Amino acid sequence: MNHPPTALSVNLNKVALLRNSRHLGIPSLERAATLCLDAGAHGVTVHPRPDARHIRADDVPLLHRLVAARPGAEFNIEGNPFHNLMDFVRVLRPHQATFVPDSEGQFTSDHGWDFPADAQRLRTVIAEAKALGVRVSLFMDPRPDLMAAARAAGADRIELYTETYARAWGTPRQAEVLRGFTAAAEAAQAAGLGINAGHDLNRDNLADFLRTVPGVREVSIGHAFIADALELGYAAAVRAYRAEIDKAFSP
Ligand SMILES: CC(=O)[C@@H](O)[C@H](O)COP(=O)(O)O
Ligand SMILES: NCC(=O)COP(=O)(O)O
Repeated sequence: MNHPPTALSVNLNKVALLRNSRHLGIPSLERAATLCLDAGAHGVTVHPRPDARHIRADDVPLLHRLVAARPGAEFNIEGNPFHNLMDFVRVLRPHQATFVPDSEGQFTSDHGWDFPADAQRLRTVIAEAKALGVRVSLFMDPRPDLMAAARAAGADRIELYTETYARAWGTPRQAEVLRGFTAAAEAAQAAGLGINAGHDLNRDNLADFLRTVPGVREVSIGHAFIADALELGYAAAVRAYRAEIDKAFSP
């Protein structure tokens, strides 16, 4: 699979949220993953929260098996390594684990890791995941001053938490906020970290982010993507988001 400069990983949390509202098993997570990958998504992301509000424990191995059967496609599992995430990492050895410092009942992810406070305990679980052959990404606020510490803890990549960008997009603060993300990305690159990005990215704001912030290897997009897929269908939504990625890298 020839990845573009930035891979699209579709987060299926919200398909699971709708599925859980009845005992009928629809909409199917497997169908969603299959249709998105068939249409050109480069991977699938899930965030099995401890309260199982959307992705449930038995969804994870099913989706992992489906994605692992696709040459070049990646399975990214997100969560707090000090809650339930490491059990999945140990058993499944996903392509990537994204460590997110969420509390158990948190409404949604809304902050990154704190350094130096989290460094020692993160170092241990990062080392365990990497020893299993799993790439580790740390969910981070766009703080240039924290990137060296994230690398020193052993992370392979960071995921820039992009909600502040999404809120600023289309306002007079957009350029200023993008400068902050660019500084954070440059600091991450200087530290030897790969760069992912996610949270509240959408079809409108994606291209501006990718054409400005350097080196983004993967975007994981769920809430807005699934909202678009309800209107367009999964395949057309994948094509629309890939078109936005391509637009960002077109002269
Ligand atoms: C870490 C992050 O920003 C998202 O990937 C997260 O998975 C969103 O979780 P919800 O879908 O539960 O809001
Ligand atoms: N890591 C971000 C993600 O997987 C999806 O976040 P969102 O697009 O649902 O906000």
